[in-house]
Amino acid sequence: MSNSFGKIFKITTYGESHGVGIGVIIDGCPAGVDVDEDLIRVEMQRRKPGQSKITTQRKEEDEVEILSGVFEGKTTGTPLALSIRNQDQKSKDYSHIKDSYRPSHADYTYDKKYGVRDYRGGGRSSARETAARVAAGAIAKMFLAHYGIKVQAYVSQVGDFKLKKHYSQMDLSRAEENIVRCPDAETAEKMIELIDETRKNRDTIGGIVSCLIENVPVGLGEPVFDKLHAVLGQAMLSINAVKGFEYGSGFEGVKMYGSEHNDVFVKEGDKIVTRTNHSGGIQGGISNGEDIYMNVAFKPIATIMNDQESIDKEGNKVTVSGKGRHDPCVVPRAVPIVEAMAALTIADFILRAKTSKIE
Ligand SMILES: Cc1cc2nc3c(=O)[nH]c(=O)nc-3n(C[C@H](O)[C@H](O)[C@H](O)COP(=O)(O)O)c2cc1C
Ligand SMILES: C=C(O[C@@H]1CC(C(=O)O)=C[C@@H](OP(=O)(O)O)[C@H]1O)C(=O)O
Repeated sequence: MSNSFGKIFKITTYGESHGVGIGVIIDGCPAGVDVDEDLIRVEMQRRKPGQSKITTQRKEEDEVEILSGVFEGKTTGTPLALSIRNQDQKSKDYSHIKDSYRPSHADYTYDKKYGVRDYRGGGRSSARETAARVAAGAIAKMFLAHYGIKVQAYVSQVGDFKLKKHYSQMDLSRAEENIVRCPDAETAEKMIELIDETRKNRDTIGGIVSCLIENVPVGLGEPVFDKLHAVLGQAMLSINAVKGFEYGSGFEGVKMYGSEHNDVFVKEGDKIVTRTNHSGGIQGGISNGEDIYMNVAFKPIATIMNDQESIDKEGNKVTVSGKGRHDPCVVPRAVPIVEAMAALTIADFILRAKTSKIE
């Protein structure tokens, strides 16, 4: 039963959306990482439900309690346990779908796989679980800070509204200045309007979160199987509601000729760099020192407030409609989740790289 991620810097999450709480065990984090609890709080606030009019209205403070693995502000090299209490479950919103299946949520597959289904709030399949990933991601970011590595995600598309600028033409930190987390204020406004309109129509809409990882050393990733982009892809595709992943030139690259697409090597001081970066910072599964960038596509989420046709456990036709609090569009809250999964992946590969050759 796989509830874990990572090989050396490893996380295991636990908990259900309407249970007592959720949390994460981090195993393999080296001793001596400076832990800033305020930074954990900032990350949790960026993901928490109820943060604006364009997210689910469930109210969770998502305070993280560190139960182990940190002493006097530093990791001890032993497992960290981070715990988050659930506070605002409204399980009766799910009573009507106890025995029926929401189209495109995980109700049917969980029921068939386990035969036991915690239908309250989606149970383990709820994106509530991602709060634990963000808490662990905050620790991974603090580990990466010791290496000067920075991870920054932002919303680049909602429905048809798409950022037209390249990441290097924008100040990505400005994404945190608006509730949709898009670094371009004008595009952000259009995105917010579209999400709000969609919510009023009792529907949902999808979008794209883009992510940039800077200052990655050369040499992270394995030449076969655990290629860096393959594991990043797994990390991103393991997030609820993700339907697509691309890095570097991605799907657009197929339109180019090799002569345009190849990243020519040049010497800059005593460093070897590339003139362009269609490779997205990874060649042959191994980081080449350039920026790693990727796009993660999120579907319009399953629970819509309008009536939908479905079936119950016995196969009878039923009508289901969402009740309670749901996200009309997940991308504003998915930004810190994408960052967390990217940070966890890179942290793991930094540790793995230490075993690749004699220094
Ligand atoms: C940040 C975030 C918030 C989400 N909020 C909701 C929600 O309010 N309602 C819902 O039906 N699905 C929501 N989802 C998506 C479901 O968790 C997801 O669709 C479900 O687990 C089925 O998995 P799949 O879509 O990956 O197949 C959310 C996903 C993310 C990443
Ligand atoms: C609770 C969170 O988001 C939830 C994700 C979610 C889903 O189906 O994924 C469904 C909703 O659950 P509930 O009906 O229990 O409020 C969201 O609010 C969270 O992100 O912390």
